[in-house]
Formats: sequence, C-alpha cells, structure tokens
Amino acid sequence: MRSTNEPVSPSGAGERAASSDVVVRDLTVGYGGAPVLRDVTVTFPAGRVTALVGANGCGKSTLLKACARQLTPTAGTVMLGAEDVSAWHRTRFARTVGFLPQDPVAPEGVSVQELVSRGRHPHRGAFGRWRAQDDAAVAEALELTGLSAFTDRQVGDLSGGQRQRVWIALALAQQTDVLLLDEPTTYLDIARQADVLDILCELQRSRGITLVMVLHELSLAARYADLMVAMKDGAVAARGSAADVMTDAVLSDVFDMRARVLHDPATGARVVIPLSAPRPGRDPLTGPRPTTTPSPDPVPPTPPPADPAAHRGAARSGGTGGLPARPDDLDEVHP
Ligand SMILES: Nc1ncnc2c1ncn2[C@@H]1O[C@H](COP(=O)(O)OP(=O)(O)OP(=O)(O)O)[C@@H](O)[C@H]1O
Repeated sequence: MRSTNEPVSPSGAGERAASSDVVVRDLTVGYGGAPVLRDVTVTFPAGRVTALVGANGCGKSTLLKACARQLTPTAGTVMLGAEDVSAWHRTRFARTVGFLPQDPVAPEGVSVQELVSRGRHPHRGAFGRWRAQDDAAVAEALELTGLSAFTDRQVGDLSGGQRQRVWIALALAQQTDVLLLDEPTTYLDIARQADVLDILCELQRSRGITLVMVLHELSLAARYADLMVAMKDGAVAARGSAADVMTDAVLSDVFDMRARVLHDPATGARVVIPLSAPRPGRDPLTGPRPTTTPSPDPVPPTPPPADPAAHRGAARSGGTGGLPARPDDLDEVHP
C-alpha cells in the first residue's frame, strides 16, 4: 500500500473545489413503515472527516443509507449545501456522492480490475465510452489501496481484508466530492486499518472531499475524525470533537457501559478502556477476584491517596473501582 507521505496525484477530480455540507434535516426514516430514525437533524461539514459511532442497532447505517438515497425518508430531507438531493438525477448524484455499504456483495467471477472499474460508470459519456481518465482513476485507486498486483484476481478468491480494500478502491475510483463509508475498516488488520484511514484522510485533505464513516473502533475514530457524531436509539446523542464526545459520561450513555477514556498527550490519541459492570466478586478492570486460598505472597492492597482532595474527586466520579494507578504519561479525559 502506498505511503501517505507522498502527495496524492490529482487525476481528474483532484483540483475540485471543496464540496458542500451534507445537511440532514428533521429526518424520519426506517424500514417497512417502522421508523428507525426520528426527526434527526445533523450536519456533516464539507471537506471534513466525520465519524459516526454508537451501539449496534442504533441507526448509523440507516442514517448513512438515507444520505446515500438508498432509503426514502417518510419525513425530512438530505441536502447538499442548499439543494435537496432527492430531486437530483441519479447520474448527478452518483458523480457527487459515493457510498460503501456495510456488506457489499460482488458479482460472481468478477475480477478486481472489473469491480473497481465500476466506480467509473457514473462518469461515462453518453455512449458509455471508456476514456484515458477512467483508466487513470482506476489505476490510482488500485495503487492507493495496494491492489495493483491483484488486478486479475477474482474478488471472490480474496481474503476478507483484501476484498474490503477492493470496495474502497471502487469508491475512490468514483472520485466523488462526498464519500459515505459504512465500517470501511471492519475486516482489516490493525496496520491496514491505519493505512486505509491515512489514505482516506489524505484524500480528504488534498481534494477537500467530505468523508463520513461509521467506525466501531473508537480510538481510531477519535484519531482520524474532525467531528464525532454519537448515536443512540435512532437519534444523535452527542456531536463534537473527540474531546467532546470521547468522555466517560458520553460513552457510558451511548454504549450503556462503564468506560474510562485515557488521553496520550504524546500522540493526542484517546483510548477507551471498557470496564465491566460492577458485580460481586469481580474487579471492573481485571475480572474475577480470586475467591480461593490467597497466594503465599499476596500483593498488599493499594493504600488510599494521601491527599484528601483526591479522595473527593474519586468519589464524585463514582470512584475508580479499584483501578490501578494511571500511567504517568496518560491524562484522563473528563467531560
Ligand atoms: N433491512 C432492514 N429491515 C428491517 N429492519 C432493519 C433493516 N436494516 C436495519 N434494520 C433495523 O434498524 C435498526 C437500526 O439498524 P442499523 O443497521 O441502522 O444500525 P447500526 O447502528 O448501523 O448497527 P450496527 O452497528 O450493528 O451495524 C435495527 O433495529 C435493525 O434491526
């Protein structure tokens, strides 16, 4: 996969002006007449990276699908800037908005090159002619995703992670101003996750595209997104920077769990530590407490802090639940 320190060469779409905000207004949408989202209003800012986070089933994919015109709202609108996209011709929409669903299915027997080339369909002329710029866009997408050596392989023969990169390449080949990606990193190993997000964010910077991604890995979401939108029960529960959204309180609310967020000042990264629900005989961080005979050399209990103010702080935040002392280089983030 290509190093993201290299500039991304503009092939066709590279020098476009920044796209418009994606504005979701009073949106009610669902399946078979049953709403999943009710009166949702949220803006995904132009030329920025937004991460959509939230528990399984809270409506992230539904929101993305509505933005991609895969679902028809029963009320409300999706706008690009000041324009209601429901009125757009589908070719115009496909040239402007790219969408990668959660579990795309490749046609049987299709090669990597063929599938990625489908990203160029909206750009084909009146007679469907294939042009040099289409070749360039496909080659660039394959190179960016590290798939240049895979062009003749059948998509069905690839690993889950390789297949996911093919779908990302298809979305890149489409060269749209807006990219909506539903869990683009799910099947990728940790290095490929960072590669793909580096590439997407580099494209966002160099081309000014608007990127909206559903991400389950909160630490990655916090690291890469300019804006985080946390959803709960079909509504937006929190919206803001990682510092605003990645807090113990928001995560506890949105995911219905106890969590502790650590901030690494060296990298700016935020790391979420899920804590087990308090249960008798179970330490929230380390799991079950031994109930049998103590070891011959037991670790002495941690003495209470000398500073009474530290006691009060711990009590206000619900206590630390017997957590070990924080590493020195990690600052805890509080709401
Ligand atoms: N095609 C469908 N038909 C009927 N109900 C659906 C359909 N797709 C999703 N739902 C329901 O809509 C709700 C929201 O689903 P959605 O896929 O938007 O959640 P999500 O936040 O993306 O979840 P996950 O993190 O598990 O992908 C869920 O209750 C789900 O069962």
